[in-house]
Amino acid sequence: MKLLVKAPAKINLSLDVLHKRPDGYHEVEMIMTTIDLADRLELTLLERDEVKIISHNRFVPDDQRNLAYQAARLLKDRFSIQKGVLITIEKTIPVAAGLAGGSSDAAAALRGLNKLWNLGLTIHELAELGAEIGSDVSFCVYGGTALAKGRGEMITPLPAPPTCWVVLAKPFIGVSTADIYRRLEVEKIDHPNTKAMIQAINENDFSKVCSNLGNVLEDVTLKLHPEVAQIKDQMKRFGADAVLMSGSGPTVFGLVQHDSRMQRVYNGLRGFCDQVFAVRMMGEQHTLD
Ligand SMILES: C[C@](O)(CO)[C@H](O)COP(=O)(O)OP(=O)(O)OC[C@H]1O[C@@H](n2ccc(N)nc2=O)[C@H](O)[C@@H]1O
Ligand SMILES: Nc1ncnc2c1ncn2[C@@H]1O[C@H](COP(=O)(O)OP(=O)(O)OP(=O)(O)O)[C@@H](O)[C@H]1O
Repeated sequence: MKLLVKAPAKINLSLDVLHKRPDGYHEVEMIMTTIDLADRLELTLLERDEVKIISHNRFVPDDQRNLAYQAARLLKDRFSIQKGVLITIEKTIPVAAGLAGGSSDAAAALRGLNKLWNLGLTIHELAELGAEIGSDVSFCVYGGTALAKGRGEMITPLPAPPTCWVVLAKPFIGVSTADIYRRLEVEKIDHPNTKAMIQAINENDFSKVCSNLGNVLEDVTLKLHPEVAQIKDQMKRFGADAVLMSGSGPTVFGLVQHDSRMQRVYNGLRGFCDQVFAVRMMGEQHTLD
């Protein structure tokens, strides 16, 4: 038996850090949304007790470091599953890019294995398990648009943001999320207005979404990698309506409402960056069918 599962990337429309917690994590308030740029996972049921990963991507580990592997192991251990799975990952989301590629693969594995192994778990139970793998995994289990609190695992769904193009540009560098959080000076943060962003989404107001984009990790990554600031400038110059770095970076995204302008931004960035994509946001949350 085989199953195909889609694992979409996310962007952070807003990312605020409230304080550093005693457990070393940061208390966050983030608004995230899934976009139409996705990895694809093929899950093949194995009768023997084994989890195997194939990825064909030299940046993606094919052992216990892979987050999809960890998702399968977690379910096997927690529910004493004797069967196994071969997970083949067709990677499209850039790696270590701030787009939650690994987290989304883990979330897709949780959703898919729930079906493949007939576990009968609810989406909320899967999201709770996801939090044990990584802070972004719970959001990725649900997908859609949401406010994420805690260390990222407390999810409140929001409506889909106004329709627009998302142009993504990733420079030729990878970034370590742990390193960026470590360098953040919490007492110097200029906080984004999360409430205003939620209001903008609820009112379906594109220009208000644009004016309330904000990410407190952006300055940290920009200082380390000036090429990220250059990409931001380029995007603005080519006519993006608003521009922000996603997550801990280094990917920069531009929101663009009009088709012709999207083409201009996309063409302008190609050749200048490692990878460039023009995609739509995906409003819908995942369902378990
Ligand atoms: C930057 C974001 O991607 C924005 O969506 C997330 O906040 C990070 O999510 P993630 O990559 O799933 O994070 P995890 O794998 O749980 O943590 C990686 C490292 O980032 C730091 N980390 C992460 C989340 C958080 N709220 N505070 C932190 O300080 C911790 O040092 C942790 O060891
Ligand atoms: N399935 C996977 N896909 C990609 N990377 C993975 C995967 N599993 C583990 N990794 C490891 O995780 C590291 C970070 O990759 P990932 O693409 O998830 O980062 P990211 O997009 O910055 O994540 P986030 O936005 O959640 O911080 C990679 O360097 C890789 O070694």
